[in-house]
Amino acid sequence: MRHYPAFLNLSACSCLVVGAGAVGLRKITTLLSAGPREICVLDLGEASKELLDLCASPSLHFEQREFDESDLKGRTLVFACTNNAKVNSHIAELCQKHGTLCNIADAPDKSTFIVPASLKRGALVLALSTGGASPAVSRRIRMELEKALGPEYEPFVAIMGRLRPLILNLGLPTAQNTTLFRQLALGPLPEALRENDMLRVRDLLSEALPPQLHSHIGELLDGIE
Ligand SMILES: C[C@@]1(CC(=O)O)C2=NC(=C\c3[nH]c(c(CCC(=O)O)c3CC(=O)O)Cc3[nH]c(c(CC(=O)O)c3CCC(=O)O)/C=C3\N/C(=C\2)[C@@H](CCC(=O)O)[C@]3(C)CC(=O)O)/[C@H]1CCC(=O)O
Ligand SMILES: NC(=O)c1ccc[n+]([C@@H]2O[C@H](COP(=O)([O-])OP(=O)(O)OC[C@H]3O[C@@H](n4cnc5c(N)ncnc54)[C@H](O)[C@@H]3O)[C@@H](O)[C@H]2O)c1
Repeated sequence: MRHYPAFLNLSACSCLVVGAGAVGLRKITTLLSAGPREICVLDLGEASKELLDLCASPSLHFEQREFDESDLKGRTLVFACTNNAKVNSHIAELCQKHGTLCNIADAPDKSTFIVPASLKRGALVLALSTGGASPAVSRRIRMELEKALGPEYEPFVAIMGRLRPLILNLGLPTAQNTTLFRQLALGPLPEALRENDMLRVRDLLSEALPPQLHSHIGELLDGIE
C-alpha cells in the first residue's frame, strides 16, 4: 500500500481532535495553520496552558469530556491522539464505519491518512512522509530542506506567482512562456533575494522579461523591496 499525496483545502471543514497531549497539540498547531472552519478538541483532562493559548483562535473550541460516536457527525478529518490504545482503536473503527478520514496517533495501520513533516515558505509548501517507517527521518529531511530552502523562497515564489498571469496575458506561445519561467525559476533570483541585493533582482527581471513588462517590475516587487 502507498499513500496518496494531496493538499487539502479545509476552509469549509470541521475537524475533531481527541486527546490534547503532546501529540494532539502538534496536530492542532498544524491544523490551525491550514485555517479550517472549525476544530473541536476533546480531552478528559483540563486544558493545558499550551491548549488555552491555542484556544485564542476563534475556530478552535475545547470540551473537557469523553468522546462519543455523535462527535464524528460532519467531520472531514478526525485525529485520535489519546494515550489510551483502546479509545484510539474504537475511534478508528467508527471512522471506518462512517467513511471519515482518520489519523490514529499510535496505529498507522488503522489510520486513513498520515500527517507529513512540512515546511512553508509563503505559498510554497513541502510535505514529506516515510509512509510511517520513520518519523525521525521525516523530521531530519524537513530540517535539511529548511536549510536548503531559506526564507528567500517566500518572496521568490511571490514574484513568480505575480509574474505568471502577466506573462500568460501576453498570449505568447506556450513554449516561449515555459522557457521564460524556467529561466527565472532555475536562475540566481533566490541568491539575490537572500543577499537582499534588490538592484540585482531588478536586473535579473529586466534581462528575462519582455520589454512590455519592464514597467511592471515595481509591482512584482511590491512589499518585497
Ligand atoms: C512528521 C510528523 C508530523 C506531525 O506529527 O506533526 C509525524 N511525527 C513526527 C515526529 C515524531 N513522531 C515520533 C517521533 C519519535 C521518533 C520516532 O519514533 O521516529 C518523532 C520525531 C521526534 O520527535 O524526534 C513518534 C511516533 N510517531 C508515530 C508513532 C506511532 C507509531 O509509529 O506507531 C510514534 C510513537 C512510536 C513509539 O511508540 O515510540 C506515528 C506517526 N508520526 C507521523 C508524523 C506519521 C508518519 C510520518 C512519516 O510517514 O514519516 C505517523 C505514522 C502518524 C501520524 O502521526 O500522522 C512529526 C515530525 C514533525 C517535524 O519535526 O517536522
Ligand atoms: N503520531 C505521532 O506523531 C506520535 C508521536 C509520539 C507518540 N505517539 C503516540 O500518541 C499517543 C499520545 O501521545 P502523547 O505524548 O500526546 O500522550 P499524552 O499523555 O501527552 O496525551 C494524551 C492525552 O489524551 C488524553 N486522553 C486519555 N484518554 C482520553 C479519552 N478517552 N478521551 C479524550 N482524551 C483522552 C489525556 O488526558 C492526555 O491529555 C501515545 O499513544 C503515543 O504512543 C504518536
